[in-house]
Amino acid sequence: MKDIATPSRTKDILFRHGFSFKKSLGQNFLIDPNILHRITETAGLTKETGVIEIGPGIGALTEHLARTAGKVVAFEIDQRLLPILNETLEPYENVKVINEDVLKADVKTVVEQEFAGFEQLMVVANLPYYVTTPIIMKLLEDKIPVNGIVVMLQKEVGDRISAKPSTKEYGSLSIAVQYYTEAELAFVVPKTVFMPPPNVDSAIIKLIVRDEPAVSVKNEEFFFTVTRTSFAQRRKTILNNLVNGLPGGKEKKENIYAALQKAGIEPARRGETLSLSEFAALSDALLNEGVH
Ligand SMILES: C[S@@+](CC[C@H](N)C(=O)[O-])C[C@H]1O[C@@H](n2cnc3c(N)ncnc32)[C@H](O)[C@@H]1O
Repeated sequence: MKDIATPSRTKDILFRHGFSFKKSLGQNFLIDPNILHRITETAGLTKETGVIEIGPGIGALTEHLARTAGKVVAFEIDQRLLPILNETLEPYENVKVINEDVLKADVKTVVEQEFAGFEQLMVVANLPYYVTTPIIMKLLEDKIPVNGIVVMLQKEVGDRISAKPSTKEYGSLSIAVQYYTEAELAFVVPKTVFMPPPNVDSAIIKLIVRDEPAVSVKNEEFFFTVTRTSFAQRRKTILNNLVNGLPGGKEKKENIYAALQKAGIEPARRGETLSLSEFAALSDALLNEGVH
């Protein structure tokens, strides 16, 4: 079967439907079957896998997903793409398109209704870059029961998500995502595989969702408050960031100092040097010292 994702076929489809790209919706469509093949391979799909796609566009990735997975449910915000998707995905009976903003959609209920009985559930997508982080955090924080997430995103965001401590990319996003998943930057993608080409470099990231979070903490919300606060000013010490950033921090400077000591963390260190387990020990120690 002829692929949608060739430059000439994509141009023809867009021209026939009088479609013009909306930059504000992050519309950069894939026009290289080779990359699509590598994405589905990275996701390790089988006919027992259910797939949630976010932003099918004209269906370039969707058809590769439909060929390799058991069922695909795709959320597309742009109503103008529906007649195109009707045409391009016509040969595939295992695809359902939902015309909704994925950030507003009740994804959990959709999963319950559409994927009962599937052994594995994956999110696979070429994400709209203006909402990359909110989409990934919604999937993780809402605890959508997926086994993994394989998505195209800005390389710079992929580097931050997969960063290790003591690197300039490591920050609260690395911690938030690595708390829930094992993150790996799978491969970098050239701008030439998109129509139109995006302004930034792209990459595919693979997130394997953990059965249990990477570390156990007494209070998840406070753990994330502590990590965000610790990176508020990267040049400052962890002690200064916590004193200036935590609610009531200035009055509780001594308790913060004691918590750092109890967690075995030198107060003069910078947030970017702390591992996930050190942040977990620190947030629990702060709670024990009455800082929260
Ligand atoms: C980067 S394009 C990917 C298109 C297609 N999957 C491909 O690879 O060629 C992103 C797609 O996400 C859609 N989109 C943008 N914001 C969205 C949102 N909040 N919810 C669902 N879809 C969205 C856009 O309309 C566009 O079709």
